[in-house]
Amino acid sequence: MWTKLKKLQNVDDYNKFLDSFETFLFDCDGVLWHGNTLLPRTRETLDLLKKRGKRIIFVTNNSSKSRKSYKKKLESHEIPAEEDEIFGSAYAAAVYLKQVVKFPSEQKVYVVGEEGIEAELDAEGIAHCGGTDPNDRQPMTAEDFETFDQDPSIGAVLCGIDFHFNYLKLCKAFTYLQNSKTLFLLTNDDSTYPSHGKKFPGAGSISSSLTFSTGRTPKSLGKPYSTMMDCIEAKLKFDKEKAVFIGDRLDTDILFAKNSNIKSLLVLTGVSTEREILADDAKILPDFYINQIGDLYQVDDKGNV
Ligand SMILES: O=C(O)[C@H](O)[C@H](O)COP(=O)(O)O
Ligand SMILES: [Mg+2]
Repeated sequence: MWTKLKKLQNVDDYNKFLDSFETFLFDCDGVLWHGNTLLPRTRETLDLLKKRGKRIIFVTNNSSKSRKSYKKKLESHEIPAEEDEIFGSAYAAAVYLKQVVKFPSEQKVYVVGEEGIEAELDAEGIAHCGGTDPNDRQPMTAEDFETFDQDPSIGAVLCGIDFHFNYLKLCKAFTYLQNSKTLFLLTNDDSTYPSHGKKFPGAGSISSSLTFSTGRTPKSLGKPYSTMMDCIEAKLKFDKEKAVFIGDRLDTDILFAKNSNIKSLLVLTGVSTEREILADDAKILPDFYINQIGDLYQVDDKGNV
C-alpha cells in the first residue's frame, strides 16, 4: 500500500486502488454529479465496482432529499441502489432525534429546510412544522413582528439546505432558539456545494445566520461528525480496514473518513482543490486523490477488467 498522499493517474494505479478495498462509500454532490448532471463515466464506474463484487454505500450531507428520493434520483440515472445503502444528513438527524434525544412525542421540530428533512422526520414519527409550509415562505408582515413569540411546543430547530430560506423563517427559528431548552441542530454545516460547474452557498451558510444572530452553537449531525457513521454502522456491517470514502470536500468528506478510521480518496470535481492538498500548510489530507471518479473506469475501458 502507498505510504503518503498518492495521486491515482494510470491504469495500474486504478487497478491497485480498486483491488485494495471491498467497500466504497461515496459522497454525492461533487463526486457523482453536479445538481442533476452526472459527472463523466460515473455510472460506468459504479457498474464496474459492482461487476468486481464491491459494496457501494452513498453518504451525502445534502438534506434536501430523503433516502427514498435519493434512490429515485440514482435510478433516474440508471444507477441501482437500495434505500438501506443510502445515508443522508436528514436521515442522520431524524435518527439522532429519535434514538439519542428520545424527542418527546408532544413536541415539534421547527424545520429550516426542504422535503428531505420532513420525510425523514415523518419516517421516525417526529412531528415538525416550518420546512416546505407555504405559510413560512411568505414575507414578514407588521403583524408577524407583533405576534412572533417563543413556543414551548417547539423542542428543536433543525436547519439544513433551504432553497426557499427567507427572513420570516430566520425570525421564527431565531425566536424559538431564544429558549435555551430548544435544541439547535444542523443536518450539516457545509459552507458551499458544487452545482453546474460552480459553487453555491450550502447549508452551513444558511445556518450561520442563526448561529450569528442567536450566539448559540448548534450540533451538526452530518459529515464529518460521528452521528452519520453511527447510522451507517447501525444498519450495515463492513470491514473498515477494507473500506474507502470517496469525497470532494476536505473539511467534511475526508475529515469524516479520518474520524471514522477509514481510508479516503479525494476527487477534484467538487469543492476542494489539488492546490489545497499540495500546500505546505495543508491540515486535512486524503490518502489518495484523482481528477474525477470516472477515471477509474479506464481499467474497463481498456478491457483490463
Ligand atoms: O447542504 C449542502 O450544503 C449541500 O447539499 C452539501 O454540501 C452536499 O452534500 P454532499 O453530497 O457533497 O455531501
Ligand atoms: Mg460533496
